[in-house]
Amino acid sequence: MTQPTFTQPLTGARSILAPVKGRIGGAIALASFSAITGIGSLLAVPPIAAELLSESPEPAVIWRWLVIAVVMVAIAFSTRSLAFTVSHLAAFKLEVILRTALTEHLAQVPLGYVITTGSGAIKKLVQDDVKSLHAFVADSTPLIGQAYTTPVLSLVIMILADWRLGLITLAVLPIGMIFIQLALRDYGEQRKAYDQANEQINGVIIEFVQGMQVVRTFDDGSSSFARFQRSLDSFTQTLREWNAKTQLSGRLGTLLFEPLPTLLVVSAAGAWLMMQGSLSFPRLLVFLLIAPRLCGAFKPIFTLAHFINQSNAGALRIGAVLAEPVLPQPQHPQQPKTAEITLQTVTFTYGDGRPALQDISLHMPAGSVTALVGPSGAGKTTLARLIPRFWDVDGGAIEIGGVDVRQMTSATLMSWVSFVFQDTFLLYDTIGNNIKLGRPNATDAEVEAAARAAQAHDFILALPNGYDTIAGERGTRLSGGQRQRITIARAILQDNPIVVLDEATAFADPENEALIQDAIASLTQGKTLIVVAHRLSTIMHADQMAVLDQGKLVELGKHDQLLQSNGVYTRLWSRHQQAQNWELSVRSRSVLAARTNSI
Ligand SMILES: Nc1ncnc2c1ncn2[C@@H]1O[C@H](COP(=O)(O)OP(=O)(O)OP(=O)(O)O)[C@@H](O)[C@H]1O
Repeated sequence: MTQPTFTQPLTGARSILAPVKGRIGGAIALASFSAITGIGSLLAVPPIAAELLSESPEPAVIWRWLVIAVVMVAIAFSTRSLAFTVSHLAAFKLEVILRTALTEHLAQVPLGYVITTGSGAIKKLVQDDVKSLHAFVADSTPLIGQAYTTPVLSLVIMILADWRLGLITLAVLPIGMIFIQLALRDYGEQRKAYDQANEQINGVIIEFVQGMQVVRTFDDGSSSFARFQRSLDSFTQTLREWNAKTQLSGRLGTLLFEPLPTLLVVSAAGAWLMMQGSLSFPRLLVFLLIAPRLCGAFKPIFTLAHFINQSNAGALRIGAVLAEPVLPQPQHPQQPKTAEITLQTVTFTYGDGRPALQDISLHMPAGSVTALVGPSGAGKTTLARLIPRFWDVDGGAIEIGGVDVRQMTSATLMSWVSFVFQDTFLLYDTIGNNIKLGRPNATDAEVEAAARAAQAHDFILALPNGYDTIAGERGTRLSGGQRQRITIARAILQDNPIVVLDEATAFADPENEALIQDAIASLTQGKTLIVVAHRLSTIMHADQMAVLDQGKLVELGKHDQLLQSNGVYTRLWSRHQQAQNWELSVRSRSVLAARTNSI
């Protein structure tokens, strides 16, 4: 596979395009050559006119110029199409290089970075930003060659043909430029306002669609629709203001870059000079043929500026991801001997500078169950994610079997720690292969045994193609609880000595919950288990509860001991019990209501 060759820090389109700069240069050179020969072919016309206007036209001379014109046109066309072939090849090569570099890099950065960035943003980067750079290289780079060569060459030719008429022709352009500049004044601010309004409207649309289920429960959608309407109004207002400011000058500017105004000026001034006897018709013909080219050549420059800005923004985003430091790998990797976990004065801070965990010291013996409990935002998930090295600690150390997790290769760590988180992920592949992800060389019998232990075998068999059913395909909608049991089966098959479990709360209908609890019991038997507990009743029998509050370990002990200490855990427990009572009373009320209705 092609290796990315970025030799400089990636600070924009120029550095991102560096690996294909040779091909881009080739495409630009070919397109410039095509522009030169295209203009050259036009220059064969005035000598033909001169010959035709002479007293005794020589057919041989006319034919010779005609042949030259045809050959030049043929060269112009073929080099132009060659330029596009080269630019498309460069674009494909760049796409492969960028996608490879991004996926290889994303596989090495801390998993936490990937989670925090979000799959939507990563998809946008790997798909859309790369695609927009592809489109820029493929379609715009030859135009750059053309857009700059044509005006320069046209100018030189016109000045050489007749400097007076050349200057008169040129006079139209600065006037057009002034109008364009007027239209573009405050472009940055206007663009920002437009982007903000656009972003707001996008957000509201997403909220409107995603939250429809919730919104409709509370109103008929009219209040969220009103929010959408307000954003739409503000968006149209921004557009209207922008348009009003730039409409006249923009139109006049672009009009002056149309061939017609220049042709009119050239014709009038040229006719006057001819009447003065200081300009020949063939020379005027040079202007009539070249001037429209000169004007037409400026237009793509304005469009190109927009493309360059857009691809530069995408390139900056790609560069920022590629500059993200990778998870350091040890020079002398070590293997842990036991599955005990020790946290030594662990401190960790997310990017915002506020410590999420402070000075946490905790020992989890091999084969024990430790429940991480605490109020929302206390740091439970963060702590659980530091064990499989989603991020590296900022202070202190996390050790498995006496070895700092930073001294293990990622492969070693992953062979010691399994994690089952709430946001389950299934590949677009068969259910069997999704389970096998835990151990790719497992036999079908082992996969089935894992699925049985995870309470997943029965519902898998009921699917249209059993274990060969593609997860996520139309018609195979798996419930959250079923998806979670598949990921538990995956972890059972992996059979790692340590399991980190973010207890599910989302799919807690009684039947699913009981099945998930059974599945978890099979997964965690004889393992060192760290469980992020949201429902205290499920982890009452844990060997130890580590109670976190505002990033600190405030209590440690068994359920009964902690209840006696009358601290944070006691408060959490009484709140949990209140919630359970409330849940019970709601359930019994709905059962009662159902019974009453059926009578
Ligand atoms: N990716 C992130 N970037 C920045 N801050 C984060 C990130 N994830 C969590 N935090 C912050 O770190 C703190 C601890 O969060 P964490 O999710 O670990 O708490 P928790 O105890 O698991 O909460 P919950 O029970 O609500 O899931 C919170 O203040 C949270 O806002």
